[in-house]
Amino acid sequence: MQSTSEANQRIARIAAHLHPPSLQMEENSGLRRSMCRAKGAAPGFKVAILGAAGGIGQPLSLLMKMNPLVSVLHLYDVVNTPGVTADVSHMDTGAVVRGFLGQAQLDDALTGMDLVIIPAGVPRKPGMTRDDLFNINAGIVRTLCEGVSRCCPKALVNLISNPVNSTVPIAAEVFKKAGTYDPKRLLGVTMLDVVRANTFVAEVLGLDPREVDVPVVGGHAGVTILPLLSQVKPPCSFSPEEITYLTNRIQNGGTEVVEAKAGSGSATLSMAYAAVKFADVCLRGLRGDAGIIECSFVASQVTELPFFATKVRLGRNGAEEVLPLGPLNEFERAGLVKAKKELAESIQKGVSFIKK
Ligand SMILES: NC(=O)c1ccc[n+]([C@@H]2O[C@H](COP(=O)([O-])OP(=O)(O)OC[C@H]3O[C@@H](n4cnc5c(N)ncnc54)[C@H](O)[C@@H]3O)[C@@H](O)[C@H]2O)c1
Ligand SMILES: O=C(O)C[C@H](O)C(=O)O
Repeated sequence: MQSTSEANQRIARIAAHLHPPSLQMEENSGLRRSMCRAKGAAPGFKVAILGAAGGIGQPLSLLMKMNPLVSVLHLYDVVNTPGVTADVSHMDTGAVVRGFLGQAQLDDALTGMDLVIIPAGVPRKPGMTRDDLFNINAGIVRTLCEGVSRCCPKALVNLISNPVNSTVPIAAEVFKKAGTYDPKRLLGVTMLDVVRANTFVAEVLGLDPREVDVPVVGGHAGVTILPLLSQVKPPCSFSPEEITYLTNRIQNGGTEVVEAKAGSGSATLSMAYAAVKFADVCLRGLRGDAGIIECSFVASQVTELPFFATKVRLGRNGAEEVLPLGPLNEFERAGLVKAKKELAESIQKGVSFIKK
């Protein structure tokens, strides 16, 4: 008769054969996952988070595990994914969670994904601009996007890593080089600017922020963040002082958090909230829901620049329509000129990083 330890060894050998190495970290001692009666993931979307162990990545993983549209959640990072995966996987929500650690497991993390969310990379410290992150984050984004091209070229990509104004053009060039570029599927995440704008405008107007909708266009850094206060819903008017206050506060919201965190990083919790809000509209678009509109930094013909953030209509293929700016007042037209000047340089810097 077979001893218990022989039987366990046999089960372990079978499990190792059935699962690629990246999945073995979900196998604990005792009753193995492969022996459980679960039939696999329920219908839904497969989502990967790259940079899942970071300040944004951890709460983002938690919130995506709660999203009923997600059936499979892959958590990838170069450190600490076993712990984050074990922790998040105990939540009694539908998504099946799998962890992947280090570059050798990047391809397993990405294969078959419908949506890839990328918050990997270093954050700012006080005194830094987002562009100061370029030297480190550009290479990280390139490597991860090469993985997307290899393993899930049809996936939507939500790019969070800063400087977004340059990392989105970097991703586009990587995809072009690999022959997999679909401009509709690459979306720079500027949702936090909208979330902040809704909050600050609601404070000024004495409204519930959930009732407020502020379009924020341009890009995601300083003067490139251009709130269109003339297009706020519900329709309202502001004094010149309110316009100056709100525009400055929205443009400097990131710096406000960086300074308050005093060296320990930048926005993580509000960013995870914003990232999930944006991922959710992308998934609802993929599902075929109609009339889904959000702001995002995408390939665009709205201005002469190749990338620009405006409202986009999300559908089964990603950003299916890039909506026009709408009527701007004089203050916003002046802001647009400044935004475009800085954006043009940041975009070019990203493109040259891959083309050089
Ligand atoms: N778009 C936005 O609105 C917005 C808002 C906030 C922060 N950010 C940016 O998001 C990025 C992450 O911020 P954070 O606070 O989570 O930083 P963090 O340092 O806490 O986490 C980053 C994570 O990325 C991981 N990482 C590093 N290199 C990697 C690689 N090659 N592959 C996979 N993972 C890798 C790290 O191990 C870490 O876990 C920063 O660039 C930050 O500026 C953007
Ligand atoms: O400000 C930062 O560096 C992080 C992020 O871009 C933000 O807007 O909070």
